[in-house]
Amino acid sequence: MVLAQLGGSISRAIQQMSNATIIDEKVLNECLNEITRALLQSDVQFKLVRDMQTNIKKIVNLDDLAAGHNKRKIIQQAIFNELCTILDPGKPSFTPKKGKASVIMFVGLQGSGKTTTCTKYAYYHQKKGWKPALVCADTFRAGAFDQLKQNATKAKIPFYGSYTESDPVRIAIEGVERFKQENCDLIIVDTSGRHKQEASLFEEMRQVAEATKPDLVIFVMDSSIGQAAFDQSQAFKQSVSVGAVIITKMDGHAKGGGALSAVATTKSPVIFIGTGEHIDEFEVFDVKPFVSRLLGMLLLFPVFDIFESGMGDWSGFMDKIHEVVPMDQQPKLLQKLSEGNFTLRIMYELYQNLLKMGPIGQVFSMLPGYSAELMPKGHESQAKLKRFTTIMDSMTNEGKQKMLFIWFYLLHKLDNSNPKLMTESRIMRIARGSGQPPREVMDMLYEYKCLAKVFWSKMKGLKIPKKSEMSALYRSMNAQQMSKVLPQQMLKQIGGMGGLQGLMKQMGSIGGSAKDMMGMFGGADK
Ligand SMILES: Nc1nc2c(ncn2[C@@H]2O[C@H](COP(=O)(O)OP(=O)(O)OP(=O)(O)O)[C@@H](O)[C@H]2O)c(=O)[nH]1
Repeated sequence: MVLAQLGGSISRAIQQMSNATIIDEKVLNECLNEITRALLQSDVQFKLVRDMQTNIKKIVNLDDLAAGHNKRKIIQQAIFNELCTILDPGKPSFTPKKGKASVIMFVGLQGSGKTTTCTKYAYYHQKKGWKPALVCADTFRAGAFDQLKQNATKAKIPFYGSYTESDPVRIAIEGVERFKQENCDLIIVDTSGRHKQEASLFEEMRQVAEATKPDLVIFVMDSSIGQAAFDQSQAFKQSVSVGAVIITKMDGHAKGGGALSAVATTKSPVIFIGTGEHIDEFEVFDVKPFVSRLLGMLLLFPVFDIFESGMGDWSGFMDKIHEVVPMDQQPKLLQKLSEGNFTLRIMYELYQNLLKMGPIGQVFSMLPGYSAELMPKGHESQAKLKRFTTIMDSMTNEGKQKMLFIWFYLLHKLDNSNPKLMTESRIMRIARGSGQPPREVMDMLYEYKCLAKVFWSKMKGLKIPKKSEMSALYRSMNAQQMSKVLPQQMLKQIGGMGGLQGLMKQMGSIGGSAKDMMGMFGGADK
């Protein structure tokens, strides 16, 4: 996975720093130098790396941090924030509205994956009920129109192009006009790939933009772009008003740092990433979960991701719930969350579900876009999860509620600046009860705090899906998803994946659904 090596090097540097008995200026500098080296080796632009180092040093002023502050966490958080800042310019991109015609123009270097990505983008929206259409304004590359036509036909997306017309501006205007008349709400214009030196092609791109007045220009960038990233992306930015970035080929093994530099140059948010050649190997990009995964920081990524994907994308959220939480527990969990009850107990139950699903590495690998390389310390994560649940086991219900109160208090009133409130005796008691060192208890609470914070900002007031929506969810399950929620014993009984697929086919032909099947086995929510 792209950037995996960088993520690994940074997490190792943080880990080494954490192992030091005292965190002083020397230890911090060593850690930052290590991170700098890793970023430069991954092709991140020098200026960006230098700025990042300066910013972290500004934020983490060791002299000003009173004893009792968790310096390790503060440094880790500063590094995390800086990486997020590189990837997130802080302004959202234009968001098209369903039912209202928007023109989206794709630009990028030759071979960056524009044509493939145009179709992926159209297909992604089509699945969500949009009416997309594709216009091939690439008259430069022989075969470009054929490629787009082939992709579009496969995905049943209307397209427009010409074998004879050589003027891309004319094709773009005609295509956009036609699809506006046909009430398409997402008109995607694919353009020729170009290189910084090709002035005439840049002029042509500018003219296409001028003629079609796109609502959004998406810069498509290959993640293996390397050191050339800065100059190339700047050339595009200067010619057209780039509003968003899609990074392709994230499934490869490129160093990927160039992509970070290019994002910083265009000052536009990354909205999707391409994770393979296939039409559905395409993911919405969220900065925080991505950087968390990169650094292996939140070992509870799936849980965190549930909350991160929260309000904005209901279907994404449901998918995640679906993957992590057993089917019969889903309605109860959603009910609790919608009431604003993100308790330690809920966190506990989520952890237990994760543990039941097998080795953490495998659980993670089920998640879209996740690469096992990102979790080199899978066993450690598993062990940590177990320790956390043991700690929570040693709390009484009352204790869990009290803990909850204290943490919300800290979160909202004091912003975690008064460690005295989190009484030492309470932590010591829990540590003794669970047989874990007090630091482990603090870590667990920190994890909880992160989740609760995201929860409060995103999940409160969540609309619970109606029964009919839940049924639709069950119906939409495929055999692979179903195999994850069925008990292993049962899966064996029906002949493994092959048997399950056959059974689901049969159920489908008689109008049955995954929900009916769960009902048949006595496991579904009815
Ligand atoms: N592995 C992988 N391959 C990809 C991805 N996106 C695109 N590709 C491949 O990259 C190659 C180039 O993709 P195209 O879509 O033709 O690129 P383009 O930017 O339209 O090319 P030009 O029109 O010449 O500029 C093709 O072989 C694609 O299958 C991705 O996310 N992962």
